[in-house]
Amino acid sequence: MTRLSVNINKIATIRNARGGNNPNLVQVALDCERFGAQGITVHPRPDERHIRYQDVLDLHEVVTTEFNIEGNPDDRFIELVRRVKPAQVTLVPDAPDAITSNAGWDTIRHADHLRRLIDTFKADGIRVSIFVDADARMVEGAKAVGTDRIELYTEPYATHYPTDPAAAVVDFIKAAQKAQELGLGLNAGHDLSLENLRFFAEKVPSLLEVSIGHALICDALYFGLENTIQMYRRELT
Ligand SMILES: CC(=O)[C@@H](O)C(O)COP(=O)(O)O
Ligand SMILES: NCC(=O)COP(=O)(O)O
Repeated sequence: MTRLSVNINKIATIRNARGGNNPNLVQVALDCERFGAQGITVHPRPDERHIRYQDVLDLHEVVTTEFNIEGNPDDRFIELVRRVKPAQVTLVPDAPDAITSNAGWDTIRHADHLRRLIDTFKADGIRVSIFVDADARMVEGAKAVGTDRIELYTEPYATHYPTDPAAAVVDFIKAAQKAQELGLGLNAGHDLSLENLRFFAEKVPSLLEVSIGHALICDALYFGLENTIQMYRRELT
């Protein structure tokens, strides 16, 4: 069964719009768990445009499901993750000014850097996942640097799904098979939605976890957070 981790970045975006504490991010995380989320994902960015570094510390105190911290491993991020020791850290190579994550690691070019980081986090007892494109060479590179899991960057799948679902998922199936062959755990995320999730989860083998934020929070505006989380969970069964 594929587990659902709810990314709450967008809740922080709404909160930050007015400078107060409405919605209360910690309460929303607790409610997501109560409504069926099997993990909470946050992606603190250097400009703290949504998740603030203090939020990560506050969430760490209360989250009882899998806490997954995603981000570009700059010094401040590394220090934060090592302090919090979440269940999982997901390393993402995004530029500080990127609107959102837009590519996976080149696991061959950045092998030494990744190996050092992964060794550090693993020595702290933190499971490591690295964000990669659906490319068998990058998956092999990920294995070589010692990560526990990879997270497949699913935006290309989501973009092509409406026109040709079968073609859209082909590279993801191949990358997943490669991960399986190499003994790497498999996560996926970015732009997954109620429209495209079931097909992805049915076709891609050994998918352990999806992290979903943007579409899920948008759906919650119409269906409510509790219904929406249940609807996403149903797509994964
Ligand atoms: C790593 C990843 O895939 C991102 O989707 C993510 O965590 C979302 O970040 P934003 O909410 O800042 O767009
Ligand atoms: N790792 C992907 C994630 O956490 C959420 O991505 P999105 O659903 O906001 O695109």
